[in-house]
Amino acid sequence: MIEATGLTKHYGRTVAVDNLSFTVSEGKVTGFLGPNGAGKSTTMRMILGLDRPTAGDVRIDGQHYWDLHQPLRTVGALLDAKWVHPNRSARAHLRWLAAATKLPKRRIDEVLDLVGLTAVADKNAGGFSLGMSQRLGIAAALLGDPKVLLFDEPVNGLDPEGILWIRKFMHKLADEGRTVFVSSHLLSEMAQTAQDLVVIGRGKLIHQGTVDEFIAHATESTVLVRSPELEKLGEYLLAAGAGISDDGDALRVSGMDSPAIGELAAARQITLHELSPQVGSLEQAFIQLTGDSVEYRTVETGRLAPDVAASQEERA
Ligand SMILES: Nc1ncnc2c1ncn2[C@@H]1O[C@H](COP(=O)(O)OP(=O)(O)OP(=O)(O)O)[C@@H](O)[C@H]1O
Repeated sequence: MIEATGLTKHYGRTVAVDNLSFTVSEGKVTGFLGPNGAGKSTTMRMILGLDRPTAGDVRIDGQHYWDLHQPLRTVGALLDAKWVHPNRSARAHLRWLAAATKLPKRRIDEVLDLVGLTAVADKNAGGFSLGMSQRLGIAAALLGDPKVLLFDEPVNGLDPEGILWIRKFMHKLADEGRTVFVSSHLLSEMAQTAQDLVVIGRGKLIHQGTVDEFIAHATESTVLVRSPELEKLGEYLLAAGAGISDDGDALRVSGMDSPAIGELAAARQITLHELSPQVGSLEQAFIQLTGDSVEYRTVETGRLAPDVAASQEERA
């Protein structure tokens, strides 16, 4: 289990991680989702004791990384797959790592087998494809048979086959009861890989919960409305608490569904020419959610009803 409490990291004036609290449970794949620059790598480095928090705290199974007796037996990480010496074979790399960290040699063949690299174990890692390098990085992370695993953007640049392999492998690790924490900037990828999500934007927590909850939240729909009395209708909608934005000769309405808009128009005897629910793309909605973690809806609607703003702030 990983527990972060009020975790904060400043680099000069840059607030990379801002008062972040979350929990990552064992037996599941938890996605760590946020756009580029959101603070994912910084958070992972703090979990691994590679960066000291400016404030707050993060613990692995109740302990700080630097207090762990044998860290690699507790937590394994894949941060950058390409750091292997290019003239070293996969086996030699793992042998060197095992010796440096006092892990048993017999584990080398086991992890090579686990990640499917046995056949190429004596070839120079410099000639490995990105997918093979990722496998070698995962083998290294597994050397100490740790209960907690961290992967930073493991599928970046991989072909579909490589992505599928990593996804299945993570599920296997989680099924063994391990804590698997994996970062990505792609919601579509995480939606297929993770059961739980920790979503951040600009270093702040936006959401912690199941993938389904987040997707329902992220794809919250708007309704496109056309009417010959658009201005009048807009005023009534705003008064009723909806958010509206101009969309050419139509209005885009948020915070109110089609039946409610139709009934409001009927009650005011306003003619409607169109009333169509719109569901945004998952990635678009995600970028919108994370781009501005508190007032993102004001960007879209221009005006935002106070109760909608309050509920969004609560959720953010
Ligand atoms: N060592 C550093 N010195 C100064 N600023 C840094 C340092 N490391 C990260 N930052 C800044 O902190 C913010 C968060 O960066 P971080 O790399 O943690 O984000 P990320 O979510 O992992 O993004 P990416 O996916 O692009 O790596 C960014 O604004 C980044 O420029």
